[in-house]
Amino acid sequence: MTPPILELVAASKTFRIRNIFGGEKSVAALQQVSLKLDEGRALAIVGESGSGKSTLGRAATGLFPLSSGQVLFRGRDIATIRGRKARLKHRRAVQMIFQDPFSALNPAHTVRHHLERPLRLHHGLSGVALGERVAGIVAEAELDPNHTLDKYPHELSGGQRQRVNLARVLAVGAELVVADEPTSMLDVSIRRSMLELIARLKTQRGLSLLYITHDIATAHYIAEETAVMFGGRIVEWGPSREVIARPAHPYTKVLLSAVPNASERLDGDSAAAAAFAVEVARVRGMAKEEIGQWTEVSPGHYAAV
Ligand SMILES: Nc1ncnc2c1ncn2[C@@H]1O[C@H](COP(=O)(O)OP(=O)(O)OP(=O)(O)O)[C@@H](O)[C@H]1O
Repeated sequence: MTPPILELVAASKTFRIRNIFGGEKSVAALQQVSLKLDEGRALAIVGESGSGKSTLGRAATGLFPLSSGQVLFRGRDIATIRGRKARLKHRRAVQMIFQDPFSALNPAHTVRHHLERPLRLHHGLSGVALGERVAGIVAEAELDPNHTLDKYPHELSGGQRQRVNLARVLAVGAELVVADEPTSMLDVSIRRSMLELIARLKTQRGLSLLYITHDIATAHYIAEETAVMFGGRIVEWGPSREVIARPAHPYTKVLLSAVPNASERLDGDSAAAAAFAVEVARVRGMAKEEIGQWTEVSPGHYAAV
């Protein structure tokens, strides 16, 4: 049987933070998280700010060592990947897209450079073949080559920059993409089209996606399945539409009920954010120290209740 493209086995990460008086505090950002993602599928990781979503995403790419547990890529523990060649191969196969579309682009280089470089280095392309591949990738990312290829990142809109990031990920030859809030810094008017583009690329390219978002209500645009994070743990998991329609964990219910406007961030100053904070505090008060018993509430839909 083919192993999942990504598997986390009881993954935990504790950060130690030093305060200005020299004291130390531990933050358990990820606690015993286990999950599986099959090739060509997408899993949304949803939760409020600070619930551990980004830590999970970064752990999945191997950006830092875990405190305990394992991350397996195609069945292999990524902590055991040795040698420059093997490490580079893994780094190419697993790519991140960040919230800030500027962060992964080099301001000193044009879009053409960003796309040609990986195609030259990793795929050995040059000349006509290189030009054709760049044109193909630009078209896939729905960018107008005449108005983007010779531009620098600062000359593009936020939406165009995020499309360039997507195109770069395609040029590198990613197999698993960890997209960390890829639309939250974009104009509300273009978020939907960006999500649709990611969903389309996933289908056409057979990409596997870990889609990190605070926005539980729109996770189903991209992800067949949704996992809900609360306090560094996964508390509910199932088919995205099922989790939205029949949330079982108290935290998932709060997350859904407190989002009248699905595109709103829950850590802002709005009335919805304030209401959410009150409700979350209530749930947190109810939450037991230890995670509840995992229950299959409907086929394939599990909750720690
Ligand atoms: N490098 C780090 N050093 C210390 N603490 C960290 C680090 N990264 C994350 N944390 C802490 O771990 C917890 C989880 O953070 P994380 O960024 O994973 O949450 P998140 O759900 O992605 O939130 P956001 O949506 O705000 O990014 C937080 O308490 C955060 O302060």
